[in-house]
Order: sequence, then C-alpha cells, then structure tokens
Amino acid sequence: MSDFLARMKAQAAGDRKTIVLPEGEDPRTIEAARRIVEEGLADLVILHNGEEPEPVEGARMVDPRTSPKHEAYAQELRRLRAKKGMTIEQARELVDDATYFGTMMVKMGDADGLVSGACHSTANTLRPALQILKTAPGTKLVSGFMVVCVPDCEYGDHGTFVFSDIGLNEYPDAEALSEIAIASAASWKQLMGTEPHVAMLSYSSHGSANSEYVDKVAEATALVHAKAPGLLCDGELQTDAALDETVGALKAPTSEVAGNADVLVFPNLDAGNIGYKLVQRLAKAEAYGPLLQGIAKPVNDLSRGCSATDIVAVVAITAVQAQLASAE
Ligand SMILES: CC(C)(COP(=O)(O)OP(=O)(O)OC[C@H]1O[C@@H](n2cnc3c(N)ncnc32)[C@H](O)[C@@H]1OP(=O)(O)O)[C@@H](O)C(=O)NCCC(=O)NCCS
Ligand SMILES: CC(=O)OP(=O)(O)O
Repeated sequence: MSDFLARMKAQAAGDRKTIVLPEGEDPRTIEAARRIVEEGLADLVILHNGEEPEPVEGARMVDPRTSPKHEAYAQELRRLRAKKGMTIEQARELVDDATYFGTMMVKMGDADGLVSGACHSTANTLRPALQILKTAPGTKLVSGFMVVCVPDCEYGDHGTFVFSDIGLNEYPDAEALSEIAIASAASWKQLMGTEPHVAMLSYSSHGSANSEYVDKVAEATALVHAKAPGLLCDGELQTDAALDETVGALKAPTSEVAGNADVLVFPNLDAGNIGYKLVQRLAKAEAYGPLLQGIAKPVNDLSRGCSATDIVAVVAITAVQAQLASAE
C-alpha cells in the first residue's frame, strides 16, 4: 500500500463520514463494503435496485423504491429541475434509480459523499451529480483526476502524481484547460499538503513543435499564470521533460517545473484516459478515481475495471474530502 493510501485511511478512520454506495448489485462493492466496515473507514449506506444483496454487517441496505425518503427526494428533485421542465412523475421515476437516489442523499445531507462507477459508465455516474449538486462556489467547470502512485519511482513526489482530466471534459479549449490545471493544483494541495508542480503536457516542449494543438496548451499555461500567479505551472512540456531532470534541463532549461512535475495536465481526455491506464497497467501503479474536482459535494467515480481494493481506497479518499469540506 502506498504512503498516500495509508494516510487517507488513517485520516478517514479518525472521523467517520457516511458514504453511499449505489451499486449493491456489484460483488466488488459488497466485498469492499465488508473491508471498509472492518477497517472502520466510513459508515456505509448500500443501495440496490433489485434482489437484496448479501447483507454486510454494520452497513445499511436501502432499496430506493421502498425507502420512506423516496417521495421527499422526488419532490426536491422536481423543485431543483423545475426550470428544466421536470415533472413530479419524471422525478419519481429518476429517484427509483440508485445513482439519482444516492445523489439526492448527498444533496439532502443524509450522506456525506457518494462513490459509484464499478458497473456504471462515467456519464451515468456523473450526470446526476452535475445536474443536482452542481459546481462548488467560485467554480465553473467540474473535471476528473486520478491519484496515481507508481511503485519504486523516483519521479513526481516519490512516484505519486495527479493526472487530469482523465474522466470528463473531452476536448477542453485553452480556457477550460487552464481551469482544469488550477483545480488540479488545488486537489494536489488538499490531498498531499505540499505545493504542486503543474506540467501542461503536449507533444512539444517550449515551442519545439508548431500547431494549433501546441498553441492551445501554451495559451492555457499563460491563462494559468494570469489567473494564479503564485502557482508553479509550466508548459507546453513533453512528458519526459516534465518528469526527468536531465531531459527537462535539455528541452526546457528555463523551466521551474521541468524535471519536478507531480501534477500532469493532459491536453484532452483521449490522452489523459489512455495515459493513466497505461501507467496503471504497465507500471502496476495504484490509480484512484476518477475523483471529481469543482463539484459542490464529494462524489467520486470508479473505472469499471476497478478492484474491491480500489473501491475501498476511493471511499477513504471521499471520506477525507467530506471531512475537509465540513471543516471549511
Ligand atoms: C460528464 C458528461 C456525461 C456530461 O455530459 P451530458 O450528460 O451530455 O450532460 P449535459 O451536457 O446535458 O449536462 C448535464 C448537466 O451537467 C452540467 N455539466 C456538464 N459538464 C459539466 C462540467 N464539466 N462542469 C460543470 N457542469 C457540467 C451541464 O451544465 C448540465 O447542467 P444542467 O442540466 O443543470 O443544465 C459528459 O461530459 C461526458 O460524457 N464526458 C465523458 C465521460 C467519459 O466517457 N469518460 C471516459 C471514462 S472516465
Ligand atoms: C475512468 C474510466 O476510464 O472509467 P471506465 O474504465 O469505467 O470507462
């Protein structure tokens, strides 16, 4: 287990939060729930839409369709989405769905956070959160990051990185990319407690190639400098220049980030999603997320390729995010 995860688990156990898991039909979720209860990481509510799963001692099992909260959640959902033309009948039908019901639990303060995505696509997991919880104050864009912990690695912070956006925004323009970079830096600071070194990744380093794609990353970097002047952020940089001191000194000699990057901002979702999965599988790295940044309350996604161990980890991280949010 990485030092990062050990720290998250210890912190989660120190002040238990209530986390909702809407995928009671998924065996990995049930296995993870048993371990979470055993390790005392969170109080759990497990939702299911069909046959009741095997009970998990110490966790609450709820079928949204028969829950006494169903009507209140439907009424509130209709109120929240009235401008979008939602009727009470539509709201009742949506609240039958475990992901919508779980998101309403978080909205109404009946849970502190939600983790889902082991057997649902990212779009299905995140749409209710985007529609119901909305962005955090002062934020325009929600994006997704992965905490990646590479074993026996001298790069980043002893092999620990934030990769973003790996889950949500498909082809961000320069403005959106700058928001993703600033949010990723804040996520690093929140979870790691140290100053981030943000690399805006490209196939070019400091003008070694020319194209509209390179220009977009350079423009996003300039926007970050304008919006967050104290932040250590540089681009455009190739991944080898961002990570390795020798290559960084060669390709981007004036850069304060080259050779030291720990927050890797990818130019689009193709690159980010492919990149994290390569590192996770080929380097046998721990990869936790997609974790959401910029959302009003803690909701986090999983890859459908996750293990029970990954779910335990994301629940611990979600609980820590909930602690930090309640301390604000
Ligand atoms: C996340 C995603 C589902 C949202 O798209 P969508 O379902 O088409 O949603 P819409 O554009 O209709 O937006 C739904 C709501 O979310 C909001 N929203 C969408 N993306 C947002 C973002 N990045 N930040 C903040 N709000 C966002 C919209 O403003 C809208 O709010 P409203 O209904 O109150 O007006 C979409 O961006 C997506 O599919 N991304 C790729 C996910 C993926 O496949 N990832 C790969 C695996 S990790
Ligand atoms: C994050 C991600 O890629 O999710 P999935 O593997 O479920 O598509």
